[in-house]
Amino acid sequence: MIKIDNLKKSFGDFCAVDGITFSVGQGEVLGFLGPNGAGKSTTMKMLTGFIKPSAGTVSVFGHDIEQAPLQAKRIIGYLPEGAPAYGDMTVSQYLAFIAEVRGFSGDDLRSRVSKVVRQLALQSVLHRPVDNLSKGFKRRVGIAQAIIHDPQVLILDEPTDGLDPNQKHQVRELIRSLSKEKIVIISTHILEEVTAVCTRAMIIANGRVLADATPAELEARSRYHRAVTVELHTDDSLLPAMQGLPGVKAVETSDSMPGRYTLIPADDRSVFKALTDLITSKGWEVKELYVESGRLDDVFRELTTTGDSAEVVE
Ligand SMILES: Nc1ncnc2c1ncn2[C@@H]1O[C@H](COP(=O)(O)OP(=O)(O)OP(=O)(O)O)[C@@H](O)[C@H]1O
Repeated sequence: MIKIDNLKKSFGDFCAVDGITFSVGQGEVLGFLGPNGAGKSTTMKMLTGFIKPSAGTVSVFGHDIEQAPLQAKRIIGYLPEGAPAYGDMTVSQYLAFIAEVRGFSGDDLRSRVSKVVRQLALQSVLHRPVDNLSKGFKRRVGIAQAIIHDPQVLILDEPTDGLDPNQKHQVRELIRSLSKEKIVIISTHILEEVTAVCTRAMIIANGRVLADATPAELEARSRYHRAVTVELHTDDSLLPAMQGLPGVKAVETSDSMPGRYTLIPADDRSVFKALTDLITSKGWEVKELYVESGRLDDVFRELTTTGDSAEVVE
C-alpha cells in the first residue's frame, strides 16, 4: 500500500502540488491525467523520493520516503520524465550497471538483464550507446531499468511517449501483466491508455486532484454516456422526429456525414428502444447503430477548464 497525505510542493512562490491525498493498493493501475504543468511529474518525483516535499508524507509499504528512503526505494521502480540514462554506456552496459546498483551479481545479474531485454524487445540495440538510440528505444530502456529488480511498486512517467503503435500495445500488455502483483502508477496524456490499462484514474489540475474514479465511472459522467449514434441511408431531414423522442435531451448532426445523428439522453435515460421503435415504424434503412459508454475527453475537458472550483469526483 502507498499512502500519500496532504503532499505539497512549492518552487519559490509557485505552488506546483497543492495538498494531494490518496492511497493505492496492490493490483491497482492508477493513471495520472492532467493538462501540461498540472503537477503530475512533480507528484511522482516526491513519491519516489527524487525531490523533497514542501509538506506532507509518503509511505511505501510502511516505509516513509523521507525517514527510510533506502527501504522505500528498494521496492520502487521509477521511469522518470524523459527517461534519463547514462548515455555513453551501451544498453547492455547500462542495464548491467543498474542491476549491479540494485544488488545483483553473477548469473543472477545476467538473467535479470536478459529477462528485461526480452520483455522490452531490446535485442537489436544491445551494443549501441543509449545516446544514439531513438526516443522510443530510450523509453524502452528506461522501462527496462525500472523493472529489472522486480519491484513491488512501479512509477512510470509517460511510459508510452514516443513509442510506435506496436510498441505502445506491447508496453501496455507488459504493464497489465506486471500489475497483478504490484502497484503501478503511470502518467499519460493519452486518454485511450487510461481505458486500456488503468483500473483507476486521477485527474489533476493546478496541483489538485479533481477526480478519482474508475475509467468507467468517469466516462459515465460524460454527456455522451448512453448516447446512441445512428447512420441512416436517407437524405431526408429526420431531425424533428428524433428530437421529439421521449428521453432525448439533444440531437447532434455532422455536416461532413449527412445521415448521422447522435442522440444525447436526458437524465441518464436509455433512448435506444425509442429510437429503434421509430426506425422500425418509419422503415428507415440503418447503416450503423451503436451506444456509447461515454467520452473521457469530454469529462477531462469539462473538469480541467472549469477552474479550481471543481469538486472532487469519487
Ligand atoms: N524545479 C522546478 N522549478 C520551478 N518550477 C518547476 C520545477 N519543476 C516543475 N515546476 C513547475 O511546476 C509545475 C508542474 O510541473 P510538472 O512537471 O509536475 O507538470 P506535469 O503535470 O508533469 O506536466 P506535463 O504534462 O507537461 O509533463 C509546472 O508549472 C512546472 O513549470
